Amino acid sequence: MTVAVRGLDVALGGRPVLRGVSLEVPAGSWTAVIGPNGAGKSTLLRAVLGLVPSDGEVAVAGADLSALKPRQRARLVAYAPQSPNLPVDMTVFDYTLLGRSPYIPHLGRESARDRAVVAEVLERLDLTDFAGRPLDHLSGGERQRVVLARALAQQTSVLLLDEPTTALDIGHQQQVMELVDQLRLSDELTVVTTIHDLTLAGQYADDLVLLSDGRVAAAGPPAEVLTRSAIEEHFDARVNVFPGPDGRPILSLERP
Ligand SMILES: Nc1ncnc2c1ncn2[C@@H]1O[C@H](COP(=O)(O)OP(=O)(O)OP(=O)(O)O)[C@@H](O)[C@H]1O
Repeated sequence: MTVAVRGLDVALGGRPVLRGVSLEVPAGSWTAVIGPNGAGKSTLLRAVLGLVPSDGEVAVAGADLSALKPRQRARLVAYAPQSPNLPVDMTVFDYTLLGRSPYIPHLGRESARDRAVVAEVLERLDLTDFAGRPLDHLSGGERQRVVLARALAQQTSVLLLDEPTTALDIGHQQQVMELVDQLRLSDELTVVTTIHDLTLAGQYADDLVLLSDGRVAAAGPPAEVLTRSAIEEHFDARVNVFPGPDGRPILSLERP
């Protein structure tokens, strides 16, 4: 399913946060939204979901998400927020099972299939051993994987991930990114993720969108967006950019 945003404006607290943002994410592709702190990346994901008021057009597979009922929307798009409010007493299994809510009838119970989907997602994210544990008995990285597990359990065609790897060690970063990539390829998932690790963004995404001060400053394949001059201009950072073995850019900080 294609995600299309055209001329999106968002104001929060009376201040413009997104200004004329447009992007198009073709079905089955992965776009990473990058940019400095406060650029508007999380707001963009929230606006796509219709969680913040906006002007402009947002369409997922041609549909306006804000016009859909939450249950219908949750069958189309899954969202893993950066810092969700977690019900601390809930177990990992039950929290992940919330991802199946759009498929469970009102006043009904989850089916054996719902439980099987949850068990499979937990297995793929290395969380099976934690299934019975309450959420406040987890480390930050374990909790982040559980938030992703809930989103994957929704089995939607579009996945919006807000900084899914910030708390993860390098092994779990690779595991999460590879898993999302596999799902993208096998199930034609459309993925939009915000991410601060620019090398990681460039390794996995088809396209990058660089947001700066609420506007799209650059967009396109990683090698076109991740240039030394763009990083200096928008992040105020001095970096060296090398082509990796597959031609995708690798960034390292330059010491003065
Ligand atoms: N409810 C709000 N009211 C007013 N301003 C807000 C509100 N929420 C966010 N902002 C502001 O909007 C801007 C964009 O915030 P957003 O969280 O989208 O940035 P971001 O690019 O995701 O940043 P980060 O990399 O730090 O996570 C920031 O300047 C932030 O202070």
